[in-house]
Amino acid sequence: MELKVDFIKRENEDYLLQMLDYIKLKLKESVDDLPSTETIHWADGLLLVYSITDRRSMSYLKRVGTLIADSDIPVYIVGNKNDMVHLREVSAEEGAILARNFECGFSEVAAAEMVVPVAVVFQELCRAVLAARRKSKHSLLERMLGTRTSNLRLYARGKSDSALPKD
Ligand SMILES: Nc1nc2c(ncn2[C@@H]2O[C@H](COP(=O)(O)OP(=O)(O)OP(=O)(O)O)[C@@H](O)[C@H]2O)c(=O)[nH]1
Repeated sequence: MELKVDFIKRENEDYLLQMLDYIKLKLKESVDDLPSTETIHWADGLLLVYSITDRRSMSYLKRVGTLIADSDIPVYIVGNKNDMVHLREVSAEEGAILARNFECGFSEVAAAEMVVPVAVVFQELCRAVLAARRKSKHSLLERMLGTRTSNLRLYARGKSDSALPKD
């Protein structure tokens, strides 16, 4: 009887360990998955965040970079956890070089410590998004409808309108 119980326990243990391996694999997959083209085109701007204590997160960002290299989507790069410099695996210079390649803003922050630098990052990205929109003259509505300004006939008050009766 004791043997049987032991056998069942072991069998369950194996099963649990297999499940754990499977969960780890799935988690790794989802962490390493690159964003879909659909997601990239949906976004108005991209905030690319890596951890200065995790080289893998920087490698991931570089792979994302190849995906968005041809798009003109506004980007901002953030190196997080700069309160943990003793565990640093990515230099600030490497982050800055990546930002230069993207021609975008870059800063290191400690999201867990100070909120203001994080707010500034979002502000900067919003600025870049607005500037890009002004440049391309695509409104958010147009992007949602999948239309372009050139296809829409907007009414603009002309000079001759002032000569017309008010009502
Ligand atoms: N020391 C430090 N820890 C941080 C900082 N930002 C986040 N963390 C910690 O990092 C861990 C992951 O943070 P999350 O908010 O879960 O971030 P996430 O992007 O979902 O991270 P992952 O779960 O690793 O993919 C948590 O334990 C946070 O407390 C930071 O600036 N400094």
